[in-house]
Amino acid sequence: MQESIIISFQNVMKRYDEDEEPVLKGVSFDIERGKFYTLLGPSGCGKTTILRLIAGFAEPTEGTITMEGKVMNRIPANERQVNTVFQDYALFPHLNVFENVAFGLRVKKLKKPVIEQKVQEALRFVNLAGYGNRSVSEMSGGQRQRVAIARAIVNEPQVLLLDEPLSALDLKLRTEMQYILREMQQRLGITFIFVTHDQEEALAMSDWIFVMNKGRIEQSGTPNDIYDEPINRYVADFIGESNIVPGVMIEDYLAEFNGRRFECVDAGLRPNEPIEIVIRPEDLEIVPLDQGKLRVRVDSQLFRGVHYEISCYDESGQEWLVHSTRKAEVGGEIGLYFDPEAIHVMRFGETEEEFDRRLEAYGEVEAHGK
Ligand SMILES: Nc1ncnc2c1ncn2[C@@H]1O[C@H](COP(=O)(O)OP(=O)(O)OP(=O)(O)O)[C@@H](O)[C@H]1O
Repeated sequence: MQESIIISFQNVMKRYDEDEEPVLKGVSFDIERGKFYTLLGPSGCGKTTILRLIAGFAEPTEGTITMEGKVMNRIPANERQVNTVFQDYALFPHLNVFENVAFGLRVKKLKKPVIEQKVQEALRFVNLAGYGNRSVSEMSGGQRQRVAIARAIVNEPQVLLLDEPLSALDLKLRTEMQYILREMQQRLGITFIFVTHDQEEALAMSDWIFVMNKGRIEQSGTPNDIYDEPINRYVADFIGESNIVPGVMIEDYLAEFNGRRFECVDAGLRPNEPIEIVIRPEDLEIVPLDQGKLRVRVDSQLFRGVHYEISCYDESGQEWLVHSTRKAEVGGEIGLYFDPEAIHVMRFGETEEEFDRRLEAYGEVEAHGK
């Protein structure tokens, strides 16, 4: 076992109800110490179930969960070095801020001065020094969430699980809390496993993202990997907006779509293989008609503050979404230019394992100079 791995799932299956489909269908991953992980996916894909299995609130039906190399499948929650922060804060409304944070320490029967010192330290950490005597009912949503975080970190867990902790906050506060959480994780150096269905939040905060779909991990990687190299349409669609166009591989570095050939950099696909091409809206540049790789007619345009969101159609009826700081004329024709590097090619319906194998095999071919 690698020293740095703190949690490992091996082929974990979870079924709540015997006659229903499993909620997790064979999930495997490793969690390293001190990093910020995010489980990202739509409602019902099994994110919270993974947290419950880590916390010990549920047991796997099949497979193995290990923590620091020790099998944890049947170990109760109170024997795990894990704490959870929930979406609804789950604070005690009749206790003040100090007592909410002190709760776990009192259960552990620590001495009074130790509790006092640890609680004050945790409150300072979340920027709530001096708020100990406040009633939690007087606090704002963001402050309550910080109390909930202080209550979790005061126990000095090795792993902090955060189940959609920001979803009850308004947009501005949410963004502020994203910075605070990220910074807090880096200062504490403990492992965070964060659950969200918001892809922007996941991209902004994480070292590593697991994109989930119906009880499976569809793709895992750094935010850059997942944004720039989605392995299939599901991930590309879920992570930001994309233009996804069917096509066919002609040869290395050359793909065909909409009846035309375009240079691309993705490799390891064979000639004639059916592919899907992903071009992000911000990678399409508006240029004069004669300089464009595509010729499109502008259908609609929305001003989004930092850019215009422009919807266009080419002569084949394919829609192209463009994010541009330049304004276009609705109804007019424009050229669209993109770099070969901006085209990402996916094999139709490929799984993550197949994708990894393909790239590995391609790397070997390159290394042997063939
Ligand atoms: N205790 C339970 N008993 C039976 N079914 C459950 C239980 N908990 C969750 N489920 C079901 O398991 C599936 C996955 O739920 P889970 O909460 O893990 O998903 P999620 O991705 O976290 O979704 P959400 O964002 O809506 O919480 C859902 O269909 C849910 O109804």
